[in-house]
Amino acid sequence: MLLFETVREMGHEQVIFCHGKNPDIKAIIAIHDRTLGPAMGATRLFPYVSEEAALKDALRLSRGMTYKAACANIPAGGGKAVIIAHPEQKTPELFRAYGRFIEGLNGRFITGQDVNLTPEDVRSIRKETKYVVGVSEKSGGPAPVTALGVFLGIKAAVESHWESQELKGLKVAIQGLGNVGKNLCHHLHEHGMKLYVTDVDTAKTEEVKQLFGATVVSPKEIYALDVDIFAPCALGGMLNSETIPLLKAGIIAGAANNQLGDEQIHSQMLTQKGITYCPDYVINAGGLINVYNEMIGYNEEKAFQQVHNIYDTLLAIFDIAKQQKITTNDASKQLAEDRIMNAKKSKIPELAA
Ligand SMILES: NC(=O)c1ccc[n+]([C@@H]2O[C@H](COP(=O)([O-])OP(=O)(O)OC[C@H]3O[C@@H](n4cnc5c(N)ncnc54)[C@H](O)[C@@H]3O)[C@@H](O)[C@H]2O)c1
Ligand SMILES: N[C@@H](Cc1c[nH]c2ccccc12)C(=O)O
Repeated sequence: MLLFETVREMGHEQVIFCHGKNPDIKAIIAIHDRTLGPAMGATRLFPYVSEEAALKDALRLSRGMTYKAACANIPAGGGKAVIIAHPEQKTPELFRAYGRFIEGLNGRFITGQDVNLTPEDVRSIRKETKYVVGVSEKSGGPAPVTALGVFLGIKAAVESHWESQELKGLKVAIQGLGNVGKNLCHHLHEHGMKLYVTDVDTAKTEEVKQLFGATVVSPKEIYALDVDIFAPCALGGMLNSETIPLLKAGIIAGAANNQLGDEQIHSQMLTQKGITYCPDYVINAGGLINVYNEMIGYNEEKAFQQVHNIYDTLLAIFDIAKQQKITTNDASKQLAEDRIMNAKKSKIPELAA
């Protein structure tokens, strides 16, 4: 990998490699862009197959956070951190050592809980640094708010795709019934939608079947179901050259980050199939909105309004895509980059020239 070339092309400001011998720690913190505010991004722990895979994940996820904040109109920049480890290697000392790296960045990067971290792990990080958000119980945690944002995104997509406001009776396939997926099922069920669900954890599928009368299918079957909406709420990269040809849904609207295997190739494939794709970092911004508001002093009304804006932002993105005949992925990128450029111009007037 041509390191500096990749980082320059993706627009990153700084990439930090953290290591230590005792405790043994390998972590990468990627700070993408701080034009709109401090870089925010949760920390993920994962047994990556290679250091290159870890770096790629950090780079792509951090850029996604910049776009997420910009599209949600949150004065924050984008960052992300990955710790290269197996969940079995987790110790409080590991997280405390990691916390000291975060503290050393003096607030340029603000983090919290992501894949394979528990609230307990985040509390260990917090012993060493104040730059941690999203662990307070006050606001109910980010996942329910993310799920609400995804539900509002589904409403916007239905309105744009079928010119209809009727949700009742629509069939939705939900992939992944974790913190967000399960909460999303609740909203969909409440609005009379029919649920088809999968998870690698059968206890979760059984629970959702009991709670909402969902039909359970295997992880392989979920793509080809004859449904109206496909909601990826598990891991990234699920929309790729193998899975897209199987899809029958008219809309893709889910919480997972980095849903597209390759942003350009696979967003084009979806457009060619006539599928309305809700860009992941636009529809899943509820969690960021929630932790940001918690950080500045939680105001329920303000946070609620910002989450509801996801609906209008998506309608605007669908319009831009239709008018300019571009993918929704490119339309959302354009919206985010315009907002960042405008902020840069107001800080450095020469840029406006
Ligand atoms: N939690 C948030 O507020 C938030 C915000 C924005 C984005 N996201 C993203 O949304 C996704 C879900 O987040 P979460 O907090 O619910 O995570 P989670 O870990 O609670 O849930 C993920 C679920 O997916 C399941 N899963 C994993 N691989 C699968 C597969 N191949 N097929 C089916 N199920 C599979 C897991 O068993 C788990 O139940 C993640 O990609 C996350 O990065 C979450
Ligand atoms: N992980 C969430 C947002 C989030 C949760 N906790 C955080 C702590 C800090 C920064 C962001 C977060 C996302 O991908 O959008």
